[in-house]
Amino acid sequence: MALESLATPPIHLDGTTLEGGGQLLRLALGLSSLTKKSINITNIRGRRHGGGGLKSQHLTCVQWLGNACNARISDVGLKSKEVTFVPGGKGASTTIDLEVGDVRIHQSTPGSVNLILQAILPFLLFSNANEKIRVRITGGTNVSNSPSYDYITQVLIPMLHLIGLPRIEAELHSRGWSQGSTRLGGVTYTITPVTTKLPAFQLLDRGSIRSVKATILAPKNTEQLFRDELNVMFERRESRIFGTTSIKDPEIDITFEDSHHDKRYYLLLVATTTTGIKLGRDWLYDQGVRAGKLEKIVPTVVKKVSDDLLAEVEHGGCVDEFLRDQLVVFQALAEGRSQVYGGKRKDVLVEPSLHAKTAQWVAQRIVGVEFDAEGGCEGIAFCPGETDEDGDLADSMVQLELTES
Ligand SMILES: Nc1ncnc2c1ncn2[C@@H]1O[C@H](COP(=O)(O)OP(=O)(O)OP(=O)(O)O)[C@@H](O)[C@H]1O
Repeated sequence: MALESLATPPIHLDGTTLEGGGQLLRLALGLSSLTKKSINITNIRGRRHGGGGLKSQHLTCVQWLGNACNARISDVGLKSKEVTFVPGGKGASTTIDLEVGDVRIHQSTPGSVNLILQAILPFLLFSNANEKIRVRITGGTNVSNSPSYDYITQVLIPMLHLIGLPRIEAELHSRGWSQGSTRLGGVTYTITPVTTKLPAFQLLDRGSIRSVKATILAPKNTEQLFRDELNVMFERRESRIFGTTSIKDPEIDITFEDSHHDKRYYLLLVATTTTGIKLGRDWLYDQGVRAGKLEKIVPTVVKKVSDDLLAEVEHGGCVDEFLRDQLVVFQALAEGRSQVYGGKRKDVLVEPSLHAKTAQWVAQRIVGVEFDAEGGCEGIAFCPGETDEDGDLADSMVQLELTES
């Protein structure tokens, strides 16, 4: 697509900025689809090894959101390093109405289901559809460096509900893995779109940790070892996790599911506080699994994940590192000043991660919001279905089904 043919030049985003990965692209597409501001992203995933460009998961997001908002999209394919995305204008032709309610997004590789959800969720929540939307996504449910299905259901979904969004329902059809032999899985998320602006939210009061849930997915013959290691860890670290005075008899819950593969080890620890906050840390083990080293894997996984959770607990903030970047888009869209306290280490505020800084930068570039050092931001009071300054949002919220073969 020739850029010269556009009446207003698109907002340019350099894909090497800050984290320079796929999240920059997903968030930019989501905000562009909602606000109908055209964007042009160059050097896509410019900070990633292997030359960057679109991988299958990212291309699926471009295509699906493009269809959903009737965007004109420059020629893109796998490995493309540039995209221009021009959301549809008033009267753009549409095929399937959002109210149909069923969306299927198929990937033929175990690209993360939940990174696709990350890209399309703001659009679906603020779509102005008046019925629930069921989104069935095929791909990986447990993929390294992305939110797992377990993190989404135990941390993201309850936290989105806590900030005032309708509860999302999740149904796991089967697990899809990036470890062991790669395997496709599937999840259906049922999303209830909001009907009004999202009021500003305050996540400032962490409260005390009242329970911790451990979710283990691993080969069946490691169950007892995992349970023993976790029990020892909880005993040793009880006072650091739960504090010494506040909570009597803290709850600890351990669940185990067979991962059906001797190379699939996953552990998620989620701490729940007295104010309903969820802090999660996990690891899908991604090191070598060799005979003679097997007995080291379980203690290594338990140590790493519990160290990471302790670090989240001890900063006293209301979000873990990952949730912080995933809430940025909702702060940007909310009405009024939303604050998210990220905690302190040695009396100094915990800096947002590079992913969180990237999300803040994208939101600033596309919708003009500014984040302060305390994690506060005055949102744009986005109203579902409301027209933007060009006057034509609602007309484009209709094309929904894209099934990649
Ligand atoms: N263990 C985890 N738990 C929860 N969320 C996670 C976890 N690891 C990564 N994430 C989230 O997944 C997203 C990853 O973004 P990133 O840009 O790295 O994505 P990507 O599409 O895999 O890109 P790339 O292949 O370019 O790295 C971020 O929003 C980050 O918070």
